Amino acid sequence: MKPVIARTREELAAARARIEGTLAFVPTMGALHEGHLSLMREARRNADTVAVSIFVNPLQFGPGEDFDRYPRTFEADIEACAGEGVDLVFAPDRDVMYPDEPQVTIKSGPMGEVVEGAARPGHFDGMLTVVLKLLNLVRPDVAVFGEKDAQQLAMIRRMVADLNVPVRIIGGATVREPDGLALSSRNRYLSEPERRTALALSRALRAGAEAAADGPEAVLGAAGAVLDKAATADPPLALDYLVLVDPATFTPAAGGGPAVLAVAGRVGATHLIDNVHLQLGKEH
Ligand SMILES: Nc1ncnc2c1ncn2[C@@H]1O[C@H](COP(=O)(O)OP(=O)(O)OP(=O)(O)O)[C@@H](O)[C@H]1O
Ligand SMILES: CC(C)(CO)[C@@H](O)C(=O)[O-]
Ligand code: BAL
Repeated sequence: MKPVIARTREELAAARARIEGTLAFVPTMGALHEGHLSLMREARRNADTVAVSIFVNPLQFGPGEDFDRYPRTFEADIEACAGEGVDLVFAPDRDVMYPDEPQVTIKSGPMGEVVEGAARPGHFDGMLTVVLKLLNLVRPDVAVFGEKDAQQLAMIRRMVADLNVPVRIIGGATVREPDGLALSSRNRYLSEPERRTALALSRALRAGAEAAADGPEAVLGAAGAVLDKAATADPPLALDYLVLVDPATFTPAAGGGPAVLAVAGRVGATHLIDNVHLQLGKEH
């Protein structure tokens, strides 16, 4: 069955009022792929009713980024939601989310200025602002976000804790292509040679994870070697960052314990990110 589609806040409020039991919510920017679908299944396991939003949020794109050309595949997205038994899709226009130029917005703080936040200044302020607005409009019990965007997930957890937002946040595992490439709506920008170069991101993470027992330097060394090679490939990978960080704060990981190895780079004009969770051995 097709989901109910709400385009306006009034339509959403009416649909929300009809929902009984618990509600799980999956915010997206559309161009849905198997990664999004896995989050919808996780949502279904955690609540009676599932809502998805589709909104390409202008606030989280910087000048010169791909807001205008971001893939918009609404009809296929609705089919995909129907296939997963999604009950409600909120698909607002820009004017619905931002009827006026917003004056009060979320400031993402120090975590929003490092790693991906340093590569995309202002990105996390815009992302958190729209996520809080969506949570306020949809009022879910549970919201599901992908671990592929690990810093985004950490920042949303932090916002929910700091601002006492009444929702439970769940992370969904990263879905990959058989060859390791993390699914991303932006993968469709890649030509075949670009895609081959992009594979270095996940390959570097695997190499780093295999060295985890030997500590941070070994992890960064192993991953860095793969990325150095990709920097001279044709087309080349332009590395934005390779970092080993604390999963909750995105500050540099200390000696032993859980860590996230996160990488981002550009192939052609396409910005791609990926990460892996690992358990660091003690530093010797
Ligand atoms: N491969 C994936 N596995 C699991 N979740 C994913 C994957 N890719 C994206 N997600 C999650 O889907 C949600 C919506 O993300 P979004 O619509 O930006 O998709 P995306 O593929 O990450 O797009 P982009 O190319 O813009 O990064 C986010 O919570 C994101 O972390
Ligand atoms: C969470 C989100 C839907 C907010 O626009 C976006 O950042 C995304 O798709 O990951
Ligand atoms: N996947 C996170 C949304 C963005 O890249 O803007």
